[in-house]
Amino acid sequence: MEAFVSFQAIPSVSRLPKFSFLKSTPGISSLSLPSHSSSPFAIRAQQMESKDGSATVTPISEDSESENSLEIKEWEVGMFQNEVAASQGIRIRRRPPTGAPLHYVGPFEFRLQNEGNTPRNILEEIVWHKDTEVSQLKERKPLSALKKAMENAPPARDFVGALKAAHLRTGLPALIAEVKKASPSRGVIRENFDPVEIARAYEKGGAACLSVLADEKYFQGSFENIEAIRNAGVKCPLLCKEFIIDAWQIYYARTKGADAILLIAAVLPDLDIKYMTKICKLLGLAALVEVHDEREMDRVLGIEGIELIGINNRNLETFEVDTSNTKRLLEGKRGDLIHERGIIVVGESGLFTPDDIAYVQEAGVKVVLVGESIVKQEDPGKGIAKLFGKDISL
Ligand SMILES: O=C(O)c1ccccc1NCC(=O)[C@H](O)[C@H](O)COP(=O)(O)O
Repeated sequence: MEAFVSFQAIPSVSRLPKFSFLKSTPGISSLSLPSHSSSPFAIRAQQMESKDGSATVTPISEDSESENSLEIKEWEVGMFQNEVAASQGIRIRRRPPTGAPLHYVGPFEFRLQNEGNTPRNILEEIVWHKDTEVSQLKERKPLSALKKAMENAPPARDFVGALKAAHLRTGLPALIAEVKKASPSRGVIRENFDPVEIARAYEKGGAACLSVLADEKYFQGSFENIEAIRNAGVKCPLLCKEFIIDAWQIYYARTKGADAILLIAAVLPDLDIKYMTKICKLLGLAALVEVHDEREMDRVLGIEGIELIGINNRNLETFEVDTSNTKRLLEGKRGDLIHERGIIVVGESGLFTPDDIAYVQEAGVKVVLVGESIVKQEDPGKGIAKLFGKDISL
């Protein structure tokens, strides 16, 4: 199967310079710019500011000219990504708003958009870190290498099918049990952390699918944990719980044996979600698209072909958990639309008791994603029975 897609669509912002490929656009690994770009921002000279504030313009060589244009184009693309995202109500910026490169001679307004380099919240910090991490990983393992590795990956399993079957079997929300060692809000949740042992206990306890944290820095997870669980013969399909900002990560997840990935609407503009869900379809992966509020829910409902929507009760900016978020987002027309389209809703975060499960089920969820309350039990399998108030493995 030819699983690689080339990215065609670029957000149509009137001021967007016309590039052949954009390096920072999802899935694009090479930047190809005409050497004498007709872009309105084409740079023909290096502009430096002298001590007295006057500008000096020095001619630059062909080589440094193309290096400079590359740096400037990347910066411009970053600015436009933030601009497109902001126009959709996305507050998370993809990377720090560094000032324009010194030699930038583009519109003045862009040079003014530097708000400082401090992330505004934990999600933004994670995303900025991820941006650097993924760029480095991509250099070590380009897409062509992932394509080869994918040939040896175990086949993708039916994540959505497993959830539907479990819900039908028990009449309760199907469980995606999270293999989670630590989190920014809780610190270390489980000291003696053996991902395979936990995965086996979850499977035995009746979980339909597992969610495995891949992020190392903030959650002490890893892609290797996904691989180890898959290779250990655990049958529950696996969600790669990662902060995806680049299509490269989806291919990487597949090479490690993932069956599903997470797309966070608070981070990804609509076009990225559309593009990434298409890639998932090609690779046989399910996409769980996560929302936190009405605005994100409406954006996601505006995208065709979404099968799984996760409502996160945790505000990823403040860490506050409120299960009534699930209820609020499923009320009225939104709930009707979701029902008509047969979209499966996953209630996520902050679920600790049978009452919590009953509350979100009543609100309309058919699946729950649970980490802390079960992973911290000595036997996480028994933790599942405690959470549901009964043994759901039977
Ligand atoms: O859990 C966090 O502290 C966190 C912080 C920032 C971004 C994401 C975060 N968690 C991811 C999740 O959504 C949860 O791991 C998942 O829903 C399970 O939640 P819980 O049952 O409350 O452990």
